[in-house]
Amino acid sequence: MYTIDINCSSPYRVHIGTMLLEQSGELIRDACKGSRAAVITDTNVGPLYAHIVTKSLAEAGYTTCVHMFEAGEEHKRADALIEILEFIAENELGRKDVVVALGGGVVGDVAGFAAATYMRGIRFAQIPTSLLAMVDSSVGGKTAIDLAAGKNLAGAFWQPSIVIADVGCLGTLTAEQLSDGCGEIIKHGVICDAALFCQLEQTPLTQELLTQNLGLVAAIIARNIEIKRDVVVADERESGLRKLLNFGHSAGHAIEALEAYQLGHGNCVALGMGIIARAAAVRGVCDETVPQRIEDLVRRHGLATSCRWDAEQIFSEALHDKKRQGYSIDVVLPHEIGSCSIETMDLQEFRDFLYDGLSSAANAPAVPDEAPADNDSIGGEASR
Ligand SMILES: NC(=O)c1ccc[n+]([C@@H]2O[C@H](COP(=O)([O-])OP(=O)(O)OC[C@H]3O[C@@H](n4cnc5c(N)ncnc54)[C@H](O)[C@@H]3O)[C@@H](O)[C@H]2O)c1
Ligand SMILES: O=C(O)C(=O)C[C@@H](O)[C@H](O)[C@H](O)COP(=O)(O)O
Ligand SMILES: [Zn+2]
Repeated sequence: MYTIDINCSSPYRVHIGTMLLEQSGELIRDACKGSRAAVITDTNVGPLYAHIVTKSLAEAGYTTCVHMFEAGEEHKRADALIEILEFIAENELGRKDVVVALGGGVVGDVAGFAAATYMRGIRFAQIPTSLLAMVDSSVGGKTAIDLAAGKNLAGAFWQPSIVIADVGCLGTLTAEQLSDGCGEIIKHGVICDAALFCQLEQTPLTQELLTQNLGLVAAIIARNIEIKRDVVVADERESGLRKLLNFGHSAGHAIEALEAYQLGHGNCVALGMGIIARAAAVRGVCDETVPQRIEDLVRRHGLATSCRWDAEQIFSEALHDKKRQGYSIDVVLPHEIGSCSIETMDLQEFRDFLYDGLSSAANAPAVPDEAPADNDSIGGEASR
């Protein structure tokens, strides 16, 4: 069991361990108070875990209600947000009550945005159930929905009051969903933790590791949350340092939109990191081994390393990026594994950069060399 305190403007604690869903009511009561709890989840996670969380909340004295929306990034939209807000209002949550986001990053982002706007902001608890949500999206307070123009274009900074990461939930992820979370873990390694990156090179985070050594997986999750904590506490509103967490995202978000949100966020970020690292090597910012090691590690985690979109298409989509300011854009460049910088480029330079990154990646294999053993979930059902 790990606890990590996030001492930002509105401090909270992250709990990482097993059998935490069963204790979630008590933990939420201590952190959030209130008397009503609205559990927001999706159609994959709700049937597996909502009953455990509502039972625990009821035992802790909460009146509960559950709202489930259709799973998938294509539902991280204004419709889902409004439905959640109407649901919370119908169930008469007041200013002291709590929204509980139970699911992956999509649920966390939309339910968090609903909590940020309902009655101008009420408390919310994050119960991340995907690897990606445990290592990244549940911590740091970015909430959002996608607009037609692009990813995460409407949202708010709104910190949760508690994060409860029950690693037992990872057992019902498919191999593909688990791999997707590894994209963000590899990102954390590249931006600031060479030791984490080397550890993954030696022992990839796969479904096999999950069944053989859940303790090691929990330790990796805790390390990732520490990395995110250090960045977020130093720069909560992304005026500088926090942009590092966006390594690979300008191209990644563009690819995600081009793929009509049918390719996972973590895989799109991995593709974005590969493109930027290749361009950085062409320009002499880093040596050739940096993109090679990133793409090898990405491939070993079952993620694709080449995309079907060209530089012009990615550039056009990336113009909606939040790090763009008029004719320039901030881009995170790797110098070596564990060290990156934030550079401001004019748009023409960024476009050339994408051309360099994609042309030097032209020979990369289209599919992972070592695909995960299968795409089924380990247990099929929650192992409780
Ligand atoms: N706010 C942030 O700081 C931040 C950071 C990173 C990513 N994100 C956002 O997070 C989203 C990606 O997160 P994600 O990969 O978790 O996506 P997701 O929420 O769509 O989850 C992926 C899939 O896994 C399913 N799932 C989740 N947990 C499960 C479990 N335990 N068992 C079975 N199925 C489960 C979901 O239903 C979904 O089908 C993107 O929208 C991305 O923009 C936000
Ligand atoms: O927490 C952050 O800051 C991040 O950038 C983490 C990213 O992994 C995440 O995908 C985030 O949602 C992207 O932020 P955005 O501001 O580019 O939408
Ligand atoms: Zn991300």
